[in-house]
Amino acid sequence: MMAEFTDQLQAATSSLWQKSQDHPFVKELASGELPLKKFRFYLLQDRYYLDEFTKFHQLIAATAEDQQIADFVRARAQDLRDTEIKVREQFFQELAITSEEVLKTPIAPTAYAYVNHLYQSLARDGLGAGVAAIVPCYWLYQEIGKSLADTDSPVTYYQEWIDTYEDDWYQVNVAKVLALTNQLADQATEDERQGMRDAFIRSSYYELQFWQMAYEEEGWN
Ligand SMILES: Cc1ncc(C[n+]2csc(CCO)c2C)c(N)n1
Repeated sequence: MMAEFTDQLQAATSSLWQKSQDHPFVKELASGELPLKKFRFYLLQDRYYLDEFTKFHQLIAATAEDQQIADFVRARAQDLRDTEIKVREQFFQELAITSEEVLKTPIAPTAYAYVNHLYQSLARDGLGAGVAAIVPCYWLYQEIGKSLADTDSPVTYYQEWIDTYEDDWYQVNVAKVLALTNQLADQATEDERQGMRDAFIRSSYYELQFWQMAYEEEGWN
């Protein structure tokens, strides 16, 4: 049997993914050495990312002609609001991140570019590419969650972050997102499959850059 499309995607990005796993931001989350200031920076930028990521699900759903696909993607957007975004609201309270601080925080270049890339993938290369663009977000965090499963970060906030990606419901959703990606790849032309690969690789690159952005507290200077 031929390897599934998502296996090919994973093979194509293994070194980028390894660099995310090995990034000092991730390592120091686990060890507890990450300065809280950098974690706050990550949360503030990720708030923008998650908002847009949720809206992007709605846009994919509106684009999909297949009702089952539309319903599935809408359900993932609802999950996001019920889980990921809720957990973040809790973090914001715990770390005393006020709505004022949120408002005055400029979107950093990498967060901006990653979000633009999502919209661009869908607009230029279609539904398959739009879906392929969201996959690394689900899948890479699952992999990082797995590799940190035995970690007990001495910083409670960091351990709470790690725990977000170990939940069972989350594992089930990742499997469904991968199944959808393979389904779309099966129905796609070779050009469309190339668009899907490009979108996946670019998102994997931006996932890596997202850690770096937070680690260096990236600005526009
Ligand atoms: C830059 C960035 N990439 C991935 C995630 C993780 N994530 C965001 S939404 C979602 C799906 C369901 O929770 C997952 C796994 C993040 N937070 N920020």
